[in-house]
Amino acid sequence: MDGKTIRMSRILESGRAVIVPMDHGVSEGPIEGLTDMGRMVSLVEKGGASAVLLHKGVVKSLSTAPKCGIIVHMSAGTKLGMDKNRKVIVSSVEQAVRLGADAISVHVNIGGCDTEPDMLCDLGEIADECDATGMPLLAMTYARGKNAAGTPEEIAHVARVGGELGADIVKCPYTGDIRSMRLVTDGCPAPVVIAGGPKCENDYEVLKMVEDAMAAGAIGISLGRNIFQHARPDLMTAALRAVIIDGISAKQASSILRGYVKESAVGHLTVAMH
Ligand SMILES: CC(=O)[C@@H](O)[C@H](O)C[C@H](N)C(=O)O
Ligand SMILES: O=CC(=O)COP(=O)(O)O
Repeated sequence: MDGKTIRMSRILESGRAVIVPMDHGVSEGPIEGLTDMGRMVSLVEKGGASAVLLHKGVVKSLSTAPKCGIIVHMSAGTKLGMDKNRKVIVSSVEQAVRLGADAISVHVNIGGCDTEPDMLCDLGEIADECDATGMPLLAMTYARGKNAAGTPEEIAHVARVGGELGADIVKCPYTGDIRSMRLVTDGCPAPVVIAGGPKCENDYEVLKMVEDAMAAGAIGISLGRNIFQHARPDLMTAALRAVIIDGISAKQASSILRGYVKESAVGHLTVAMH
């Protein structure tokens, strides 16, 4: 077994991913849910997250080491910038190792940004460095920019780019239905996780989206706002985990959010099937 395989096992559970990204503070500022980062990390950990994804400064600021995996995000760009789709690299694999990272992530926007070639170049170089270091790499690949409409074909294309340039896991949005999502997972040489997008008022819709993504061959989620902006991030994480890892239906998992839960021996919340 090598270092990358060992680290990978720390961010996945049974080969599946319940990743909670909380890197939005750089692009968006201190948005709802991301003020007390230590509290949010412990809530999603309690709900059974397999990993949290954070910028280096947040990792440094934590007073308690997360028990779940840590993915250090290396890209930055802000909505206040000249081009909000431009991401630059703001850390290094070496720094991530110093911070105790189990994986790193890089965000690439493909679809008409002038600096797209630079972002592709960064992704390819960092993938090589990750291979040399035994560090798993998650690529967040988005079809964003003046040439991109976010169609399923574009999502499949940009996910493919992430896999071809060497990412170990590729993150992209859900395409909207199982058939078109299959194009993404079948067409990507790396396992795929889905992002969530803005907070949705209907929890069942989020759980159903994840159930369908799993049916389409995804290995899990990297879902941010629909978890950390939920009234109960711990229960939402537990419900998503039940769909992804325990394989229960979105409908059954909804019961977790209605309070049918118990504390499990391993410290996260599991479903009490009534
Ligand atoms: C706020 C968003 O639209 C998200 O999809 C972000 O782009 C996610 C991202 N990793 C970031 O904040 O940079
Ligand atoms: O880094 C951000 C993500 O991975 C996705 O976040 P979202 O809030 O689920 O879009």
